[in-house]
Amino acid sequence: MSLIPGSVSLRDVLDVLLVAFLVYQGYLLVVGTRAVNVLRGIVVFAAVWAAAELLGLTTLSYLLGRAGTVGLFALVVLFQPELRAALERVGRPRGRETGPSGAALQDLARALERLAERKTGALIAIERRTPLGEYAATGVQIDAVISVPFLEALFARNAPLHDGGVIVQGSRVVAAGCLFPLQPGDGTYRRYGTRHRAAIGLSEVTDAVVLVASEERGSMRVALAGRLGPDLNGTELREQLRALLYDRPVLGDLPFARRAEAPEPGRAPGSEGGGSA
Ligand SMILES: Nc1ncnc2c1ncn2[C@@H]1O[C@H](COP(=O)(O)OP(=O)(O)OP(=O)(O)O)[C@@H](O)[C@H]1O
Repeated sequence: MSLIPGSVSLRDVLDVLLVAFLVYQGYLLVVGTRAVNVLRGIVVFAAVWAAAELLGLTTLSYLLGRAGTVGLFALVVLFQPELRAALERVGRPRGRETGPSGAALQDLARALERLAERKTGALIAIERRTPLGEYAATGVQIDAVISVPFLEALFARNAPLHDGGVIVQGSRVVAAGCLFPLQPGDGTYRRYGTRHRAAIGLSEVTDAVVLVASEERGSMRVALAGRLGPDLNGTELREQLRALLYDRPVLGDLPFARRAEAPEPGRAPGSEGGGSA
């Protein structure tokens, strides 16, 4: 059906709206990831290519055309983790997840607080909609109610499962000693050690809320959607967990998303890279 006979049809409008929607969703998927810089590079590359075409610079335009084809394949290889995360986000079920109960959440926060106070490193992933089974499989399966003493015992320095991350499903601890995917340590996060980068890495490829207690600094932080928040005190941690697990904010609403990019207090760049376990 034409709106103006012979010109724009309703189908055309729908077509343009759908393309705009897809472009916007694509932008949301890459914003905040290292792919943004590459995207800028691609835009510059395309602009130079278009200019070469317009000006009739045949050799340059031929070379850029060839490089573009090869570059497309290189991008798929280079950004395999980001592509995987993006597809996972697209296919993520929209229903409600069963998060930890109020009491379990209090215990999680209290345990992290106590571990941080004693400078015991800890890494805890709270499952939301994305199943964390494949990461749980890298560790030791357990099935225990969340409690402060249990979590403290798990991360105690000489405990057999203190290395790696713990996974929480609902109000239960389901695995410990798990290996999470490491954020590559580029860009904003190059100065962070592996515990923090494992938290960021897992939060990048899943929708898990990941808690970190730092052994070196005795600080507590939350990673979500590939970003690491700032140091939190106990009250802030509880508030943030409640907001993330019960109020369901979207990424743009995260209070810590931007503050996190500031350098860590009292830390020279590069000083966190090789901490101990
Ligand atoms: N891929 C991973 N998945 C889960 N845990 C990991 C992973 N890589 C490292 N860890 C944990 O992080 C510990 C090393 O932390 P490291 O000191 O390098 O990091 P950090 O971010 O500086 O943390 P901290 O501030 O606690 O020292 C390891 O002993 C292990 O427990």
